[in-house]
Amino acid sequence: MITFDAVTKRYPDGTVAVDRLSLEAPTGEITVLVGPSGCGKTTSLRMINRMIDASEGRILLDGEPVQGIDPPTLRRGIGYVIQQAGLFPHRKIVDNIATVPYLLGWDKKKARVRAMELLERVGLDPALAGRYPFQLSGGQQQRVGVARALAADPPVLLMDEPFSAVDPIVRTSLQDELLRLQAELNKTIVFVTHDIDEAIKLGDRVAVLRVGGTLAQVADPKTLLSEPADDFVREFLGHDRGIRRLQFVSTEGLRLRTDLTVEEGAERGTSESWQLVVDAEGRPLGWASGARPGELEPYGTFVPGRDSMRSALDAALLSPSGCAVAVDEQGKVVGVATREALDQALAEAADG
Ligand SMILES: Nc1ncnc2c1ncn2[C@@H]1O[C@H](COP(=O)(O)OP(=O)(O)OP(=O)(O)O)[C@@H](O)[C@H]1O
Repeated sequence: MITFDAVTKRYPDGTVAVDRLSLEAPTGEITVLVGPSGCGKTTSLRMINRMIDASEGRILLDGEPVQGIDPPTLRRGIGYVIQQAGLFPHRKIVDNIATVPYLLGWDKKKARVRAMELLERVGLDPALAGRYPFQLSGGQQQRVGVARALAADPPVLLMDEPFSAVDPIVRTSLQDELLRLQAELNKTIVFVTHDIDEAIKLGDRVAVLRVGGTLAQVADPKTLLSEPADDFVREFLGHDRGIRRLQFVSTEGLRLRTDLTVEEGAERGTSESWQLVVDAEGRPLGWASGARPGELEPYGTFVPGRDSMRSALDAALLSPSGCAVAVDEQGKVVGVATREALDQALAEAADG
């Protein structure tokens, strides 16, 4: 666990970048530092591996003050990933990833085997190993940056806006990849971002900092969205806080109707109400209404229990029927959540 104990950083020109910060980043979890530009996120992160030294207070790594550990020893156990990956331009990808193992004096062959293993682990084609960084896309370079930080299997990973230089689609896939990796690796990760959506998606805990380097609130994402500590946090979370909260509301108990589906080719009747047409395997084909015979209208799906109420609501909004189609992991229909059922679940979520 990483502990900030009343840590202050005052730069030589008098700027107080971090002001009596007390915070814990528990072992095996992702702690996100988020806040507006200049609130001291990077400074806080760099004090952990002593790229910057604290002016006052202590930072403890599993109870031991980092100030007492010499920086090379300290950094051996701490991977560091930065924006735009920061790869060495004249080294091949495989050698970039093996940087730390080489520094640690690993046998060259062993280091390269490890690098190849990591290349695959972060979702990259092993054929990229012999290329140079400029021959990779921004997203690929960022993955290499993550692989490089993981090379010596450090228990701690510091990530400073690692995904902010790539486009939103690549960014989403990098975030998903990080969560997948973390589920396997259980590193202690401190992640800096200015993007609250990224913080909420990735963080087990989210620390919101304000300019002047003080802590506004630290909480799990769900609590942050439902109980912002003050106006600053509320404003920082943005206006669609209510909708985003729904991503933490389960669809487990959502009432589903099974009498609204009809197999393709079966008699549909002329009723004006909506019926969901499914194929012989039970997969959805579209919504049909007696008012528009022969036409199939779009639908949206969610997997009950796995997907959140936000997904269920989104699925309902995608369809003119206003109902969300519940499917299993194989995409077969298990039922339909009507507006009434969704309303009831939303009312319960608002109460709870
Ligand atoms: N070497 C330095 N000397 C003086 N002031 C500095 C120095 N480095 C950073 N600062 C100041 O400290 C404050 C915090 O900077 P820091 O880079 O930690 O913020 P940040 O939250 O990471 O910002 P951003 O999101 O813009 O990267 C800012 O006011 C910055 O101008």
